[in-house]
Amino acid sequence: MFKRLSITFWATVFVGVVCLSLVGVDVWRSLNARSEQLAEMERLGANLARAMAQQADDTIKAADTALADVVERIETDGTGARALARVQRQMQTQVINLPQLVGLFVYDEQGRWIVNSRGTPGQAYNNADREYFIHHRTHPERGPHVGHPVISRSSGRWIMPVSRRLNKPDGSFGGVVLATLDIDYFRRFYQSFDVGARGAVALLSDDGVLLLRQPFDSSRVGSSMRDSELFRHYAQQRGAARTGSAFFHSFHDNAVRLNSFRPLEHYPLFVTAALSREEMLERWRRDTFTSSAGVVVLAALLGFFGKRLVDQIKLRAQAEAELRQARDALESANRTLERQAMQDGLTGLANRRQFDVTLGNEFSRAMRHQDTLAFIMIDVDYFKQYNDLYGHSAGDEVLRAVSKLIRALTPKRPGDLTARYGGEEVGILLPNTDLHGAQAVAERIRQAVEQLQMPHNGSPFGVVTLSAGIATIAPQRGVHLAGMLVEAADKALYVAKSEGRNRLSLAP
Ligand SMILES: Nc1nc2c(ncn2[C@@H]2O[C@H](COP(=O)(O)OP(=O)(O)OP(=O)(O)O)[C@@H](O)[C@H]2O)c(=O)[nH]1
Repeated sequence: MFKRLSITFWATVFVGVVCLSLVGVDVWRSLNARSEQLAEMERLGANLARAMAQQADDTIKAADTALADVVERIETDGTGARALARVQRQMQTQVINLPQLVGLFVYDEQGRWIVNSRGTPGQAYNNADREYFIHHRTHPERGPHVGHPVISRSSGRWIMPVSRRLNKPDGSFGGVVLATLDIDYFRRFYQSFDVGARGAVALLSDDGVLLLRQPFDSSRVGSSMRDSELFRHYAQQRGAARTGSAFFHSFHDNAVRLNSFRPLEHYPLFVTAALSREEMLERWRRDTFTSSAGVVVLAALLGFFGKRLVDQIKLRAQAEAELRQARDALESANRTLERQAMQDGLTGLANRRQFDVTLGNEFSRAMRHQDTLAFIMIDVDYFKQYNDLYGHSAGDEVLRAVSKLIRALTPKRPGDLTARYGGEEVGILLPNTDLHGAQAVAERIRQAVEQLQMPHNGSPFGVVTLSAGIATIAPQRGVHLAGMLVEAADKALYVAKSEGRNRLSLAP
């Protein structure tokens, strides 16, 4: 089936397959590059989240350690003037050593400052209304409490309160020790990350309050994100699943971002690094566009030149077919010419030229094989009279009819040849035949012609008859020539004629 399809078809298929393969490979490569880009984005987000969580944990932990120290001293040494002076010095040192600390403060059970790291005994502020104060007053737990960011009453800066409860010796509420963390400290750290123009990082509490977001927007600090896709997802996770990443619509601008989230190890907070998918895929899009444009141009060029090539192949195939046709026609014409060159036009028998060639060949063969070669020379009787009586065309008809008969009755072995030897003479060459065999053939022909009963008023027989001279030879090199066989048959024919015609005569 495949053989029947033309080369043009296969060339078209080839060009098509190459073009499609080019496009296919490009699509496959670009989809791969996209997945690779997204995987890279996920790795980047996860690393950012890990660094942020670690930094937040370390920052709060250092402040909390200072708080635990102060709590321990006050609960041990009391709030006498000397004890407080010592605590104050200690707090001052801590604030100097820890850059994230804005200040350390101790409040009594009424919310009044007892002592602070700045050394200013201020009665001006009462923080009994602050969330962290109320929390410790109403919760007996001794652990640290991370509050929501507020603007400091003393410094006017955004701070994040981390606090611990002070107990009186009887275990009742004795006040609060507070460390205020500088929000700018976190911001500076977050600003050092490259999250792209549309990326964001954030620190949130486990109850869904936004503590800090970079890019910074003070109006959002302390706002609830409980309804965000990110928080709803995070709140449902437990254990190791709280570290992960997923695409969410942003709570702020509804853009789709890959959020890598991670909880802090020691505090009920978590961080998230949100990278914009659009931004991350921008470079991939540019690359894909460039390479696709290249591939399209390449495919178009290939298609264009492929079509030209196919056209050329088509033309060539056409030219080849035409050439083949012309060659066949030429060969057939040659065969006709050849046949005509070797054939007699009137009788359709071999002509004299072919007779001479065949006689030469068969004579040599007989000589080599020491065979006998027989030759019968046939001549129509009184043919001149026939022409004179019935006309030349009628004479031609007789020649045709006699020749047809002779051809039909001549043996058809290879090498046997019937030829128009002269005007109205026909010669029959019979290789490997003895005199007896040739005589039988000649007699059969003579009788058949006589029985045709073609009227011939110019002949004493009344019908067309013929005479034949028969000769055979077993040629020997250096003794015989091919012409001698013809000569002998001719002489025998002459004898047949002189003995009355319509008969055979054998050469001696
Ligand atoms: N119609 C026709 N006549 C031919 C052709 N070739 C030779 N002839 C004639 O054949 C005749 C041969 O005559 P001759 O050789 O004298 O002998 P004949 O009349 O046949 O008498 P015998 O052979 O002695 O019986 C001549 O008149 C030729 O013109 C031919 O192709 N067509």
